[in-house]
Amino acid sequence: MAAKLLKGADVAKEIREELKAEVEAMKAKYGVVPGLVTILVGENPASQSYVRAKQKTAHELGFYSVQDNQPADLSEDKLLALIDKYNKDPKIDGILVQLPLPKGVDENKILLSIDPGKDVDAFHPVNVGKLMIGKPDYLPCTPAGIQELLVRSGAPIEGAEVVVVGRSNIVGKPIAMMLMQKGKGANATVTVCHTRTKDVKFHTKRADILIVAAGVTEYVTGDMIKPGAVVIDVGVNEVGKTADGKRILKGDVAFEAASEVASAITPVPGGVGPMTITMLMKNTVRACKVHNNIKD
Ligand SMILES: NC(=O)C1=CN([C@@H]2O[C@H](COP(=O)(O)OP(=O)(O)OC[C@H]3O[C@@H](n4cnc5c(N)ncnc54)[C@H](OP(=O)(O)O)[C@@H]3O)[C@@H](O)[C@H]2O)C=CC1
Ligand SMILES: Nc1nc(=O)c2c([nH]1)NC[C@@H]1CN(c3ccc(C(=O)N[C@@H](CCC(=O)O)C(=O)O)cc3)C=[N+]21
Ligand SMILES: [Mg+2]
Repeated sequence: MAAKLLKGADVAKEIREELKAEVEAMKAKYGVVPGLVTILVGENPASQSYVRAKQKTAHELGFYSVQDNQPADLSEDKLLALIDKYNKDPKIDGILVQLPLPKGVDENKILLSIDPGKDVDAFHPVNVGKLMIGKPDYLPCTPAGIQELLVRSGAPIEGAEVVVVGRSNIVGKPIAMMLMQKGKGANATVTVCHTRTKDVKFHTKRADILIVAAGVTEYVTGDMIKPGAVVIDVGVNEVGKTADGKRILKGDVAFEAASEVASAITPVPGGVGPMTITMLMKNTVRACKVHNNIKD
């Protein structure tokens, strides 16, 4: 039996259409549009392509959007000054500093310098802390996209055994935190695996919902999945290029084999990735409303 495909790309498109209408209404009624700046330091090709996708989406939704590219050798002080400029810029509602940053730049120090009210990635410790106590202003984009896909898949999350492979600050830790909270689309029992986990398969095999964010191509094989599980593949790994130069992407899950075992699974591409970008837009619309005291 083949698993149901959880098409993030389609869900993301629906949400973007709602956001677009919301932006048009804000513009007509209040004369404001959401402003987003994406700061990219250096020339990492994957980062360039993600940032381009974010800018393109912001543009489509009618945002004021700024793409700020900086050289790889930009000093930490100059980056801090740049962020300070956008913190003070009333046209900017959301600031995204694309990660990873070049070596020599203290990522923590940079994330701390972003105004938490403009932190549409929700990576600032204030926003991380608010998430942890169950009172978030902004949800981190990839975990928010995952949760939305899970809710729409119709799989029960409450009481479910959720296993997350990966404990990064941008995916593994926050999704684990969100799904263990008290509340709707949550109340799960969460286990987190990482490279020091003794027996990853022992855990993944027990998962009703398996979320994989390890960054290892096709790490999860069919035999690691419980029959009927819902599998969320966060991994985006470039495994080569097509003849015309397009990136060939694979996930952290061996898709074909997993589809034979799981009840539902996200494809790569077209699964979590497009949801991430759309949640960034959602956070930026929200930030704009807060900054302009718009209540509807
Ligand atoms: N679709 C989307 O929107 C997004 C996709 N991604 C993709 O998701 C993947 C993960 O990203 P990110 O969280 O930033 O990755 P990181 O490299 O920051 O973290 C990977 C995590 O996986 C764990 N891990 C790695 N190998 C194994 C293994 N063999 N067994 C068990 N655990 C392992 C690591 O453990 P340890 O801590 O012990 O090192 C670490 O916690 C990447 O492919 C990335 O491109 C990321 C963000 C958004
Ligand atoms: N400050 C910051 N915020 C981030 O949210 C952030 C980041 N840094 N650094 C890197 C990761 C990675 N990430 C992705 C977003 C979208 C896709 C995505 O849209 N993927 C498409 C394919 C894209 C393609 O074709 O190249 C898909 O899966 O269908 C992937 C990965 C956000 N990240
Ligand atoms: Mg990382």
